[in-house]
Parts: sequence; structure tokens; C-alpha cells
Amino acid sequence: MTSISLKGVCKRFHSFEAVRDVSLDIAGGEFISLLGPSGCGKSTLLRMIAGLETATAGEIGMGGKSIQHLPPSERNIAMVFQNYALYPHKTVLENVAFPLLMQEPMIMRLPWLRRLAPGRRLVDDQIAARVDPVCRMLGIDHLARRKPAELSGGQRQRVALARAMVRQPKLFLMDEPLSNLDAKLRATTRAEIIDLHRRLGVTFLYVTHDQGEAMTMSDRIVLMNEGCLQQVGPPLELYNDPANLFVAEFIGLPKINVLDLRIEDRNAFLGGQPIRDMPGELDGAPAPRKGALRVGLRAEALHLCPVDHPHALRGHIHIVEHLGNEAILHMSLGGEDICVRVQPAQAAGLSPGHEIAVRPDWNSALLFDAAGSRRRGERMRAAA
Ligand SMILES: Nc1ncnc2c1ncn2[C@@H]1O[C@H](COP(=O)(O)OP(=O)(O)OP(=O)(O)O)[C@@H](O)[C@H]1O
Repeated sequence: MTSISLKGVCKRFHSFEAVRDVSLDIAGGEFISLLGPSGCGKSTLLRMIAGLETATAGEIGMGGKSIQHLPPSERNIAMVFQNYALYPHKTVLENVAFPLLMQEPMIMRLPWLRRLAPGRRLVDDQIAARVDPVCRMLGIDHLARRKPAELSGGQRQRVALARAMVRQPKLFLMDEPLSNLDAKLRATTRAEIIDLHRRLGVTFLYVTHDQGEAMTMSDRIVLMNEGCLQQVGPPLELYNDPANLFVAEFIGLPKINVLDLRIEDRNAFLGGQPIRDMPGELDGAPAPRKGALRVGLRAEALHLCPVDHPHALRGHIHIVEHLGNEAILHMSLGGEDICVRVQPAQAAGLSPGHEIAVRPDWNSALLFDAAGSRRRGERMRAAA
């Protein structure tokens, strides 16, 4: 199993810094998602590991050895792209066998010369011995004679995966491989990739901008923004313990509620409404006595309560989303739109325009300063 190490890796395109000082250690066999908004540098980082781009600075190692001097073909890495990059004129079988054929001498690669080549049958048998089990494993063996145009999106995706697998690479790099599939197919193919990773046991590096995909597939998520690492950790760590406001807002659906917290003369206001039940500690630190901060509360950290409750924060519903197993209430609170996750029974009878009230679960409140840095575990006498 192959580990990857990145030390101070940078990539500059003219004066633009696409990747800035990225250091990261990936253990052999891990499933890592590179997650972040469009243009944050995910693909560039992947392409540098594959050898398709050269790092401007820093070191890239694989299995404890530097690979920067190696051309892509010698890195033993398989890459699966968003557009599958299949050869349209070749059959499924020929597409899958192609990387193995390319490792053979020239005489074996040219169709009209191949017939004359000595040992052709042996090579064919050896290639078939590698291709057939992979096609069976991915359930595409019955499509062997079809051309890519005669396949569905999910089938094409599996052919691309099979072609990557036959080389028995040490590392799989995948760049948004599911983005051309519809929602249902994306869910099944996602499960297939997780299963594939479990069965092969090799290192997977998977680029996506879909936080749901990263949350469900990865051992660890690497979240990037503007070329920089924001946080690296298991999915639930990023959800429950985000390093900053960017991470808190990028991970989780619906997006975390972020409200202004203002404290003056021991009086606290959340989203402009007075709060009287704020505990002495917030987010692992003593609550501030004055100043302005931002409080992050996930949709499940707000609980419905009676409108006349002494600690209620009141607002009006503007959308009710019934999702079957739960409902999301969108309400306005002091001019800010927030989301509240409730049981379907709690949402029954609620509609836009209704006045409702919520109480925050202060134990799961996250605190950020005006610049978006997390204010956890610090002593905060004055935040202003
Ligand atoms: N060859 C290039 N020349 C100049 N700029 C480039 C080049 N390749 C990428 N960039 C820029 O570098 C930044 C990072 O691009 P990259 O493709 O790595 O982003 P990404 O996070 O993968 O985005 P997406 O999710 O949209 O694919 C972008 O601003 C892009 O325009």
C-alpha cells in the first residue's frame, strides 16, 4: 500500500498562485477526498501528483521516495477523469485492454502487424487473464463488444474504472468521476467506488466539489479554498469541529446557521433578539462579556419551543421543506434566514407566515470572530 507525502507544494500559473504551500501525508490504503469550491486548486494538486503538471516549489513523494523526476507513465498511478476519455472507435474490451497493450512491443500494438507477431497468442491470453476478471468484477463483461456510444453514462464510467484497474496501480486518482451521471446513478456508482476501494485496498485520491460525496466516501477530507488547505480530517470532525467559518459553511446540508452575537453590559443579543439563557461557557471557552462575534448553529441545534417561552427566539416561517424522514423549516430571525431541522410530525400544520420560536442548543454552538476564525478554547475577556 502506497503512502503519499506532499511538502510545501506550490503551483504558480504566471503570477497566479493556484496551489499554495500544501503539506499533507496520506497513509497507504486511505480514501481521501479533495474537496472545495470551483477553482480552489483541487485538480491542479491531483495533476501534480500524476505528473501532468510540475510543482513550482515543494516536494512530492510516493512510498517514501520522491517522484518528481518520474514521467507520468512511470509513477504507477491510474487516473479517472470526469469525461471518461474512452476511445470511441474501440470496443469496451479494447478500451480496457489498451493500457496493457501499450506496455507491449510496437509489433504487438499495430493491428496489421500483430497478426504476424510471434507469441501473439500468449500475449493475448495474458492480457485476457488480467482484463476478464476486472470486467466481471465491474459487471461489464456482457458489454465487451460494444462501443462507448452504445453504453449508458454509468456503464461508460465503469469501463473507465476497469481500464484504470487493469494496470494494478498503486494509487487511484479520480477527478470528479461522477459529475456526468444523474442523481440516482451517482448514488449507486458512489457505492460501487467505495466497495472497489475496500476490495482493492489501494490508496484513492478523489476530487469533488460535492460535500455530500466527500462526507459519505472518505476516510479523511482535505478541504481547500483559494489554493490553501483549510482543514484535513475525518468527515465528522469537519462537521462537528470545523477549523473556521469557511469549513463550517462548506460542510453540511442545509448550510450551518450563522448569527450575530452581540454582548453589551451583560446583555446578550442573538440575531438582534435578547437571550437570557446563554451559559457561562461557549464552544469550550468562557463566554465573552462584551463584543461582537458570530455564532454557528447547525439546523439540528435549534429546537422548536412555545412562542411564549421566556427564552424563545421568535420568527416567521417562509418555506417548509418536507423531505419525508424529516422537514426543514426556513424562518427569518432578526433579518437573517435560518434553517431548523424538525421531525415530520412537528412540521405538520406549519406553513409560510406562521410565527414559530426556537431555542439554541448552546452545547453545540460554534463561535467565530469577525474574520471567520474559530474562537474555541481561548480565554475571551473582550471580543471587541
Ligand atoms: N494551465 C493553466 N493556466 C492558468 N491558470 C490555470 C491553469 N490551470 C488551472 N488554472 C487556474 O488555477 C486555478 C485552480 O484550477 P483547478 O482546475 O485546480 O481548480 P479546481 O478546484 O479543480 O476547480 P473545478 O472544481 O472547477 O475543476 C483556477 O483559477 C484555474 O483557472
